[in-house]
Amino acid sequence: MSPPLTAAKKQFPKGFLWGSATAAHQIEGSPLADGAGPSIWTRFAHTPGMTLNGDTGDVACDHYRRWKEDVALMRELGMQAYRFSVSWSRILPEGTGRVNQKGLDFYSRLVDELLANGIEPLLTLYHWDLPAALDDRGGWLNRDCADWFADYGRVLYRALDGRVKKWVTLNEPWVITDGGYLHGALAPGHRSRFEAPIASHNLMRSHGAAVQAYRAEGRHEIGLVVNIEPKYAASDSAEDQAAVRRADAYMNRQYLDPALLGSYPDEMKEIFGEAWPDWPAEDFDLIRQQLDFIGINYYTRNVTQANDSYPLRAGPVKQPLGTYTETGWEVFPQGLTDLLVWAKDRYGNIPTYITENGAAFFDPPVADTDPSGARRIRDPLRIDYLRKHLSAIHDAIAAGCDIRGYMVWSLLDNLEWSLGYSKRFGIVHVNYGTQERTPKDSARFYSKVIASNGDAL
Ligand SMILES: OC[C@H]1NNC[C@@H](O)[C@@H]1O
Ligand SMILES: [Ca+2]
Repeated sequence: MSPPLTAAKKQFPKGFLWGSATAAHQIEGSPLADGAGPSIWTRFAHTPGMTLNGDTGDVACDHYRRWKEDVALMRELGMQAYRFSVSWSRILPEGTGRVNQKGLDFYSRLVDELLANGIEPLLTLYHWDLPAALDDRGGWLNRDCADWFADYGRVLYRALDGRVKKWVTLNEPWVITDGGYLHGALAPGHRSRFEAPIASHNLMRSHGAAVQAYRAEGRHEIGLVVNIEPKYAASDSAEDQAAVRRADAYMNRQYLDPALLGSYPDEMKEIFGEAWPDWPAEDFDLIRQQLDFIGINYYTRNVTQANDSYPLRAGPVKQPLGTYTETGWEVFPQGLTDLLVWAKDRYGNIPTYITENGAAFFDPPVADTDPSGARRIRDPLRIDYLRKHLSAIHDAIAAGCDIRGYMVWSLLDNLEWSLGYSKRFGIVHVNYGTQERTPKDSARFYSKVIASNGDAL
């Protein structure tokens, strides 16, 4: 349980961990440098028509070369932590077998620089960039992926555990599956209701195998990061109630239930019908592993109604009085409080980090200068978004939720996958032409929140 909160202001618990989040393919660039192998995203983005404007991760924020200045920027902003991901194919260019020491060295240097600047690393093993060589062997559709993933994790545990004390196996298995295997908007771009359950189940088996490997090697903490989108019925009709249950099962319970409770929601069979296999019982002994924490990524909610969409037969209803971000997501802070209380009640108040939260708004494309001559990028909508969602977390903590930290998405404007560079989530602006970083007003706001442990809200 978190220590009691002072009612006075928005004081967060002592020791609350304030940081930011990024992901390898979205910021690093140099995807094939120093012996790295291609990933499914280098392949997908170079396939004509797959990304907006044909944008690729070839340069991105050039973080692979500017990592030292970016850590200095985190230090200047007063960050206490930094959540990042490792690109599997830098470590194992063919996905298994030979280790690429130069790839390992990049992350080892990054971790040392973070620690030297008093910033705690949170390392995500997999944030969507599967080695292309493994996709050629079936990728997440091949049950061997659990061994491939555990072997990859083991290489990193042996190299970094102790300097890294908070590990994450997967980022958002729902997005990987729904985007990469059902609807095809994300790499590897498959569209199959038969493949999606298999990929999803194998992702969770791989999660379990990586946690088991960590328990044999590691001496610190490991968890799973999921994106949760609370579903609210558009009406109290029986159809809409049933639609909400399916949507909630498909996006929210499909991952935490097997990981923490050892079984899938019943609605999965209803959703996928003949395409939902009868899984071997022993798979759940692998999937369900003791976790030290979970990470929740929150962006928005869905008001959900029954429709003839496939295979869910449920979909979102636009809210006429709602405020929407550039990615078309409703700004709904209450949804964060609601889902955190829901997760506490359903999964037994497991220590929880908000491992992503943020918004893409249209920011002024260039900085102006204030009377002091300081360059500014004014992003009041993002400040409002962050203020409201941090307050929503404070409410959840007051309701008894064991929330340990918050990683804003994102430190930098970066590659928003198939949407290319068109959506800016950063609290720091990136000029992709010059690679110049400019903290936005939201970064200055966030620095004050961190320094006051929430009081500045
Ligand atoms: O869409 C914003 C973010 N959502 N979670 C996963 C990240 O990779 C995305 O950029
Ligand atoms: Ca998402």
